[in-house]
Amino acid sequence: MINIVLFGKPGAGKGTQAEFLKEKYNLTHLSTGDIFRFNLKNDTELGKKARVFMDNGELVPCEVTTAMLIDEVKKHPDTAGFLFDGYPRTINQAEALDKFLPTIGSSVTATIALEADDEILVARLLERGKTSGRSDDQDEEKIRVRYQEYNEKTAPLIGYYKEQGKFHAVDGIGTIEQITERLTSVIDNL
Ligand SMILES: Nc1ncnc2c1ncn2[C@@H]1O[C@H](COP(=O)(O)OP(=O)(O)O)[C@@H](O)[C@H]1O
Repeated sequence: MINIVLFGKPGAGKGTQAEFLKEKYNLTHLSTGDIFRFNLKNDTELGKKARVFMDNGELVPCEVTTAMLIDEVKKHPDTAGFLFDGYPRTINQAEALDKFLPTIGSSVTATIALEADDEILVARLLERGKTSGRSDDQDEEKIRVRYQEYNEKTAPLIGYYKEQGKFHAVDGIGTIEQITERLTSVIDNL
């Protein structure tokens, strides 16, 4: 089983690249953002728990997110592997994943970060907000909160995975195809 964690700031292109990678490597794509948005739209119990945090650009509490993620993983017992997109986003979540995966005989294979400058990313998000209908992409204030959340809570994961020798970074600026190429060359060399 191969488990890839796609890592990057909001707007870095994780979702776009995940679409290509899941096909190429036959992986199950789990985007916590997409799962939350689905639950919000359908006004489920989970959606109700997540809404205020998401609306403010804050992270949803770890216990809620981790329980959801584990449920999703368990729905795919026969998969060739997972492409985690948007999870883990905190050290607590990374530890939870490192505890859970061995219970299904697996582990994180590698973490790959898509890197880009904040200025470019904020511009991308605002552009996406015009068409995606995502309210968290339309408001510069909310975007700023998401970056603050990233810097405080998610950035420490870089050190966490480096210590495990599992951290890889690719330049996230270029055409979609160029970036896919960079990611596949990392994965093919794992
Ligand atoms: N692993 C997570 N832990 C906590 N909250 C999460 C997680 N993944 C997604 N969320 C919530 O969903 C929102 C949107 O997620 P996502 O689409 O991945 O955002 P972005 O485009 O900002 O990377 C986040 O701002 C956060 O509120």
